[in-house]
Amino acid sequence: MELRLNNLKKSFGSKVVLHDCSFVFEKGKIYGLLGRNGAGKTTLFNCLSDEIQPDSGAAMLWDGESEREIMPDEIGYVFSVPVLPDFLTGEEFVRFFMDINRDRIEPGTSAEAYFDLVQIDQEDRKKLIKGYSHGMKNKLQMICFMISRPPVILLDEPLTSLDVVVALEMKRLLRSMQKDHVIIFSTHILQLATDLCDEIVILSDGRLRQIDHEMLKQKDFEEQIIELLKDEESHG
Ligand SMILES: Nc1ncnc2c1ncn2[C@@H]1O[C@H](COP(=O)(O)OP(=O)(O)OP(=O)(O)O)[C@@H](O)[C@H]1O
Repeated sequence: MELRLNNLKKSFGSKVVLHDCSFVFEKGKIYGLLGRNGAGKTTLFNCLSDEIQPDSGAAMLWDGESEREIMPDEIGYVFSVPVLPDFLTGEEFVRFFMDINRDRIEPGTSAEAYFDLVQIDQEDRKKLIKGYSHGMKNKLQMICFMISRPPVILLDEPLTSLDVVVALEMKRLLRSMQKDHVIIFSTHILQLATDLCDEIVILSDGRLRQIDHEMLKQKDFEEQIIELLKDEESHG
């Protein structure tokens, strides 16, 4: 399976944000999306997840035989600030989410098994989501994707505000899920991208380009990436 972006373009008024984004993301890989403030990372995610309409171009899903436009429910989007129903307990929410996705989950899978996987403890499962920390809300969103299993998972700056332990747990979770999904996450932290991601993709001048693996092996790769990111300023 591949997510194929074909000539995506998006402008706001006279500001061209996505110039001509074409790229192929493969299943089984975690992609780190790097770009400077205002480069258009969130705009790209919003176009993919149907939050906003691109001006032209399309996001397609290739299943190995044919290509078709991706449907909104095939994209899981983890917002930097998670959006969840505050008035339910974690357990109520997960049971509800399992119920509406009952045709997608393996029979016999329990809500407890999901909580165990993401390490939300017994006591917290019974608390209102309103009282959950940011990291716990992120974990709940990950449970949603384990249940609904969208082929593409987008994470907008997911780990930046998590403590070291939760960030490590989330990394472990992403690694355990990666083989069945295309996972793309945006980050400003170069170290995180090189540490967790299989590929690094740069968004600058409204275009996407993949960083060559050879470059990542070079001693001065950080400087090279910074130069590539700076390019936007000199051209844009
Ligand atoms: N709804 C909108 N209306 C007008 N301009 C917008 C809108 N959404 C985004 N923009 C502009 O598009 C550009 C890209 O913004 P976007 O939020 O996608 O960048 P980003 O790479 O996610 O930035 P950051 O890393 O700072 O979060 C910015 O100049 C922003 O002001």
